[in-house]
Amino acid sequence: MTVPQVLTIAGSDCDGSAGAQADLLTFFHQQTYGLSIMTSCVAGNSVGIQDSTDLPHDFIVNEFESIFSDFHVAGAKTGMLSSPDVIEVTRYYLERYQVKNFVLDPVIMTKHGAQLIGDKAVSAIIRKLIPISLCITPNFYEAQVLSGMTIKSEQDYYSAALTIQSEGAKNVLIKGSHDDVDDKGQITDYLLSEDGQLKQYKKALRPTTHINGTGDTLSACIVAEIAKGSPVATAVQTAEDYLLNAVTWDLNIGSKFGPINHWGINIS
Ligand SMILES: Nc1ncnc2c1ncn2[C@@H]1O[C@H](COP(=O)(O)OP(=O)(O)O)[C@@H](O)[C@H]1O
Ligand SMILES: Cc1ncc(COP(=O)(O)O)c(N)n1
Repeated sequence: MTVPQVLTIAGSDCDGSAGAQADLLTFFHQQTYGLSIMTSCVAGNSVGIQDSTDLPHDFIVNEFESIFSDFHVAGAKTGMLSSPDVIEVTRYYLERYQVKNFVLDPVIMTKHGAQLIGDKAVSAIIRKLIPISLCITPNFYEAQVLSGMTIKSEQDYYSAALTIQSEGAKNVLIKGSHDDVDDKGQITDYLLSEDGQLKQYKKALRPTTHINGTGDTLSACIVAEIAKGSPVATAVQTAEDYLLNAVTWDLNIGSKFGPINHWGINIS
């Protein structure tokens, strides 16, 4: 039996809710085989982050060698890459092994607007990774950083996506602000496709604190679906449905901001 092999290059989150752990759960659920290159390790839980450490550069290079010397990588995504060096080495291997199905989750700002990585890493993401990405998935805050624009209206989402596309990303999915809830209680994600079409994905904003790993999971589901052969817009729709169900059926895990439910879509 052959299944697509999909790679995440990301940080480890020891509570299993986000980072590479969320990606691997998603790859498994979407019936792809998950490979993972760890870049850093976070000691954290549903309450917050207690400690974190970056893995040594030589070790990360060895991880890339181990993966690419043996496996056929049908798609790859990145998560938290905290240094220009790790961004550089990621670019090198994705280019050398011609990984075309590359989904860039630019983990720069938390969903609450706090910056997670330094300015040099941000500029390395723009210079090295955006130009080779098939799809980039910034949240509302990251879209503003990457476009240098303030987003206040639907037209602004479109203009920011166009700017990010001009930096080299083929498809740009901006995850809309959770404050922009429409009169039906829905939030919107905006996809600017390679052909210039703008598509909106709307879903109910669920009143839950179990939201750790939402961004990781969305991008992991997109790359898994693309690796299976879906066009980008279809892969995004599958990921949107996965997410809506993952935040609808809360798991009673963690005392504050808990994990999402990767089986949620099987319940509905
Ligand atoms: N409470 C929620 N209700 C419905 N969808 C949500 C909720 N929280 C996150 N999502 C969805 O999860 C996906 C990830 O978005 P977001 O949480 O904004 O990203 P990030 O984790 O990168 O900040 C988006 O499609 C967003 O709409
Ligand atoms: C190691 C690591 N990488 C990424 C995230 C982002 O999580 P989210 O998907 O909730 O934005 C995280 N919390 N931890």
